[in-house]
Parts: sequence; C-alpha cells; structure tokens
Amino acid sequence: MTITLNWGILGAGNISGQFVHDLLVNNVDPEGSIKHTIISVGSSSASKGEDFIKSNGIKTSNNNGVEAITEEYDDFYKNGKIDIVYVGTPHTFHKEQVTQSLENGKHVLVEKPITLNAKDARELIELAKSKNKFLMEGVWTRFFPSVKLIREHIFEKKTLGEVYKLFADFSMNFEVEKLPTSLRGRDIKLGAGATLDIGIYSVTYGRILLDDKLGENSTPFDTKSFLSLDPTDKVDHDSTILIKYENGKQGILTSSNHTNGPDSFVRLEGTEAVLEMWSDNPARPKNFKITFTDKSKSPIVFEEKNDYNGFIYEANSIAKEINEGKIESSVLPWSETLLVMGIMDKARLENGLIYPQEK
Ligand SMILES: NC(=O)C1=CN([C@@H]2O[C@H](COP(=O)(O)OP(=O)(O)OC[C@H]3O[C@@H](n4cnc5c(N)ncnc54)[C@H](OP(=O)(O)O)[C@@H]3O)[C@@H](O)[C@H]2O)C=CC1
Ligand SMILES: O=C1OC[C@@H](O)[C@H](O)[C@H]1O
Repeated sequence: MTITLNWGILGAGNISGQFVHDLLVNNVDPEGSIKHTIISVGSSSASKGEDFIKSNGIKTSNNNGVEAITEEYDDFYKNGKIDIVYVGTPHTFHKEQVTQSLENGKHVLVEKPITLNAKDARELIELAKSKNKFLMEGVWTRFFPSVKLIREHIFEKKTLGEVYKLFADFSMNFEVEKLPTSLRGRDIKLGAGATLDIGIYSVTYGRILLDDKLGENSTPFDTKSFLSLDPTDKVDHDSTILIKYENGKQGILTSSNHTNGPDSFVRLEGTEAVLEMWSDNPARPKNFKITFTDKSKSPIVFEEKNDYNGFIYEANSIAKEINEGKIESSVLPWSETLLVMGIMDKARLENGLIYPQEK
C-alpha cells in the first residue's frame, strides 16, 4: 500500500529548501511506499515563492506529476489540497502560523523550536487536540537511523556497559559581531540565541542518550545553566546546560555561535566503551563509532551515505503515523517537546533572557 501526504511549505527560505530536497529525492524512488507531494509554497510574495520552486527544482517529473504552486499566506492556509503544513520560518512566527494551519484543518510539522517557550507550546498542543490534527516539532535529529541503532546499543544491548557521562556540543562560529543585529541569528525579536537555535540539539542528545524514556515518563533530573548574553544584541551566543539524572548520569550540553565545535559533537562514556558521533552538522547524526576499553574488541562503526539531508526520516515517520490516525508522534511526543522546552525555559530564566514577546 502506498501512503500519500500532500505538503504545503510555509516560508520560502533556507530550511524549507533543505526540507523539500528530501521530499523530492524520495519521489524518484519507484519502489517508495510513501509518496510526498508538494502542493503549494506559502510565501510573503509570489515572486519569492516562484523563485523557491525554481531554485529547489520542484517539477512535475519529481513531484508525483503535480505542479506546485505558490500562494500568499491567507490563500495558502485555505488551500484544501494541503494535508500538512511544514512551517519553516523563524521561531517567533511559529505560534501564529501553526495556529492558522490547525484552525484551517491542516496537520502541522513545525521547525524547532516549536515556540519560544513551553507555555506557548502547550497552547498549540491543546489546539491540535481540539482540532484532532497531527502536530510535531521538527527535531529531525531524533529520526535518524543512527539514533535508533545507538539507543539499542545503549539501552538494550548495553554495549557501552554502564553509561555515566555525556559531552554534547553544537557550536558553529558565524562571526556574530560582524553580523547585523537584524538577522535571525542576532535579533532578539526573532527569538535569536544559541540555546533555542542550536543548544536544543545538545539538550536533545542529553535526552536520547541518557534516558530511555520520553516526556511524562522520563527519569527525573535536575539542570543548571550558564548563558553568556551579548551586550549588543542581548541574546546568548554561548550556552552551557548541565543535566543530572536521578540515577546519577550526567550531561554537559553546550552550544556556541562564537567557536567551531569538535569533530565528534557527542562523546558518551560508559564503563565498557565510548561512543562518538560525527557528521558535517551536529543536527544530522549520520555517523558513529563505539570504541571498546578492551582493545581486543573491534570498534563498531556506522556511516550513513545517501542523497538525503535527513529530513526524510521525520517526514516518513509522520506520514505513517498520520496514516494510522495518530495526531501525536511516538518518537517525539508532545510531553517530550514540553520537557525540552521546559529545560530551555529554565536556562533562560536562570540567566535573564526574556524575549520581547514574553514581556
Ligand atoms: N532543522 C534544522 O536543521 C534547521 C532548522 N531551522 C529552523 O527553521 C526556522 C527558519 O530558519 P531559516 O530557514 O534559516 O530562516 P530564514 O531566515 O531563511 O527564513 C525563512 C522564511 O521565514 C520568513 N521570514 C524570515 N524572516 C522574516 C521576518 N523578519 N518577518 C517575516 N517573515 C520572515 C520568510 O518567508 P517568506 O518566504 O514568506 O518571506 C523566509 O523565507 C527557524 O525556526 C530555525 O530554528 C533552521 C535551520 C536548520
Ligand atoms: O537548526 C539549526 O541547525 C543548523 C544551524 O546552522 C541553524 O542555525 C539552526 O537553526
């Protein structure tokens, strides 16, 4: 049986382009049992939307015979052919755009972070429930094949022995001080700051590698944090969150816009072995290596090689769950999104970072 999902892409920018790339690669697979079709690109201007369709190579030949159109936002929300909206705009627009999408009867995949804080996320979740529509935050990292394998090694096979400590870092030097404060990476009005933008991935590793449970069932933990706020743009470009679980496991979860991180963005230490993860981007965990203390044992290495950016894994998972009538992801349930948002809320509160929308 083929599952079909008709997408509306909201925001003709950077990440939407990377997302549609994967839907289009999927569509050239003749054996594919999941067909993703791009129906419409919602954009603030028709010309921007048309450029997006052209520059990302969306054609009838790779889009299940469908010619994608572009629409301004109001028409886009009302387009009855769209099953699910992918929201690919800066954080501060997510709440309103997800609301509009749900109100107009669409399922929603919204880029990370779902909203600026847990309170807003909770409101969207309540709305999704009342509309009986699927809603998920696009933390694509959780859906990679490597993550499934690693979690089996850690929690089921106990390949690492007892795990005690995690170092997870997402750092990319984007030369902050040279950038105008009006850009997404610096503008407090757009929800800028390392914690919400990239620290969310380090926190994600602190969840998926140190706890086998999710959300409301999670192992109890405590966190402490240090965010360094920039004197000019007033947001955090360096963020450290420390997590300690009730069972003693600890994580040092860092992010920075000032420095480049290590090649191995994850180092997880166990009594029998050490896990390291690497790729060109810590958000997309393509590769890992497990090295044993006992040097007579060969390391376990996994490397993913294909044409996908990696968004296809979350897209396929959503297609299956919607097809089964679900409105909440089993991989990233709402209570897990709220838990991560809560960790980041606490870090911001501890360090005095309040967004204008929250005042
Ligand atoms: N999963 C991942 O790895 C990544 C996720 N992201 C997330 O995706 C989201 C978007 O990031 P990114 O694509 O880099 O953003 P962009 O700066 O490329 O903006 C995307 C779109 O958002 C709209 N937009 C941008 N700025 C404004 C503004 N000031 N006012 C109104 N609309 C605006 C525009 O849409 P329009 O076409 O309608 O004008 C724009 O094309 C963020 O929340 C980010 O966290 C980003 C990068 C990687
Ligand atoms: O999610 C993200 O991952 C990659 C980063 O470069 C980007 O700023 C961020 O939004």
